[in-house]
Amino acid sequence: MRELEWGQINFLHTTDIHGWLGGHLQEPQYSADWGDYISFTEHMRRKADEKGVDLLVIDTGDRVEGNGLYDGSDPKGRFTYDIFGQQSVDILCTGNHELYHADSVAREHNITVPHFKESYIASNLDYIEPETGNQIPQAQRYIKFKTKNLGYNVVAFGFLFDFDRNANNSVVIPVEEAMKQKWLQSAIREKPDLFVVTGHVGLRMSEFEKIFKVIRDENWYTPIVFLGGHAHVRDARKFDEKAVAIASGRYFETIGWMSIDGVKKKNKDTASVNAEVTFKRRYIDNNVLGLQHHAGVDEENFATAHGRNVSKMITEARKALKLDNRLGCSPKDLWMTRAKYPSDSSIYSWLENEVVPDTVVHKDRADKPRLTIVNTGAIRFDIFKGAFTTDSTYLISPFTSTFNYVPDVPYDVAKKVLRLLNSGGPVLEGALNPKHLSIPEQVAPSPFLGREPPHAAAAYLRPHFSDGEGQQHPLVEDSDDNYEVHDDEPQIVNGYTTKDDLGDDGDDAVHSPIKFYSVPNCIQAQAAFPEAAEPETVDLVFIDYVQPWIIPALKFSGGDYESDNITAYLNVTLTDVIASWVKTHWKEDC
Ligand SMILES: Nc1ccn([C@@H]2O[C@H](COP(=O)(O)O)[C@@H](O)[C@H]2O)c(=O)n1
Repeated sequence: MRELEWGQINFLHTTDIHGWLGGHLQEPQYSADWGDYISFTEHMRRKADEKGVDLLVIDTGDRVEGNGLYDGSDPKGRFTYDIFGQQSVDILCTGNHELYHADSVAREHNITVPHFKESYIASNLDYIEPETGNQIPQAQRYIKFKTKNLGYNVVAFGFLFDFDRNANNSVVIPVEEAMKQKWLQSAIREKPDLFVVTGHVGLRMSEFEKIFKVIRDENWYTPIVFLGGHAHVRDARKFDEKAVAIASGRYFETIGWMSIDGVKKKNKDTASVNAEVTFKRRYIDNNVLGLQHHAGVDEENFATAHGRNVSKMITEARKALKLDNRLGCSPKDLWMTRAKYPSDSSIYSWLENEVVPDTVVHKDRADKPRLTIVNTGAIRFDIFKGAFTTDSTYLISPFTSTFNYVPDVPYDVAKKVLRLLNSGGPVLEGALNPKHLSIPEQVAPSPFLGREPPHAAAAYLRPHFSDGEGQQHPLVEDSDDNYEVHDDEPQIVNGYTTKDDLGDDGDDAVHSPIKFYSVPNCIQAQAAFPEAAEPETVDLVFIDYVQPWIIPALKFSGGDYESDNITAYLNVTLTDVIASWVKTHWKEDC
């Protein structure tokens, strides 16, 4: 176990929780719940006080969509806002998932923002008030505060990347535009001891670079800590010797730890000095044993009264939502990126060959040949062998997108669409770059993605993949094939083996690496095709998230279509489709 290294100012960071406040019920190494995290932070705050240093608890958005605890209630989040709100959070901001739907934008405005009045920041996000139509900041643009124990002056921001699929009761101000606004120009001249830039922004996206440059131009020596997210990865990026960013994974698998030392207090009368600053980071696997270890508390004394109460709230909510209701039993594991696509172990091959052809069918057009396109980003999690529950349907695909289509498209035209969506090219650029249809890890990838280091101990229990002829390649290299497993050495479980700008020692637990295979932007299911020859025309069906790409792709493929040619095909979600398929095909007991 690698220890947490404390500094003068320390951060605990969550991001992209996507409703997983109940932890991972099928993966013990990520099984701590939000109540356990509350107990942990209580111990860590006490530790900080004992050491005379500071601790800040941060969340950088995408708290919603992706787990039955949020998506399984009506209205969505009936239990999760209250559960999340039990944590004392020092700085939080909004993610893109809070903004896809007008009702979740409003819930954020009416529940989370007032609950975290002092700590919620919306540096580039506005809300449109329904009563007046007025455009107002979703929350304060930035905050200034003095840290509790060491009395450092901090200026903190909370940004969202330049997201453009937000509901129309919200306005995302592009980061470049926000940089020119008066409030920001005065905030960067506040001369704090430390800037904290939180943001729902991937570390390898351009937004943090822009913010870094603007702050740094005005503050040559002031340390800047960035806490980001969105890409669902563990990562750290160094902007310069005094500016480092951390991203803390996804789905409450990871609690990020960042500490900073060497922060100098500014004296109003003297210019700031060029002192050495050090940053340390750790990615904590979110399980109770690890949390007890880092908090230095034994099992008996770990759960605090508040933490225990929140765990109880979660259990009761899951029960009320009947999330453990079994729909069927999966006969095997199906992977998003741990298996090649196409292959028998790929969740995408399963969807393409079995689920979609069978279930995405309009009863009046069932005999028409059809191609059905689904973006790979619509799938959010793996399926594990065993019980498949109501909760599983939301873990795999929580979105409310339904299916639309263009009828009777010449097959010669329709068959080119998938290739375009998967290869991009000059027709599909900028906001229409089809990489945005893919999984978060691939949109603005870390240069280290899939190049996690083969740790000395990492060869044990290595997942085995056969070397087929598919076009996918593992992104984790096999560099220690001759490693022998010895009986007397500890067993290491599969998990993150992160490499980032600060090195390869970020994970708190040493794991055996998991292979990562890249996936295409979209997959396509084919159904009702004639046996003898190619069809003349097909229905081009697609999940509606892909709609902005369909007409441009059809045009480039030689089809003269406009948006008017698109109509509703089936008013069901991928969640519904998967649930109904599982109920009829996975009936065996487990
Ligand atoms: N209705 C939706 C919303 C999003 N997606 C996919 O998710 C990706 C974004 O995920 P983050 O968690 O990183 O925000 C996006 O690129 C889409 O691929 C979707 O399919 N449907």
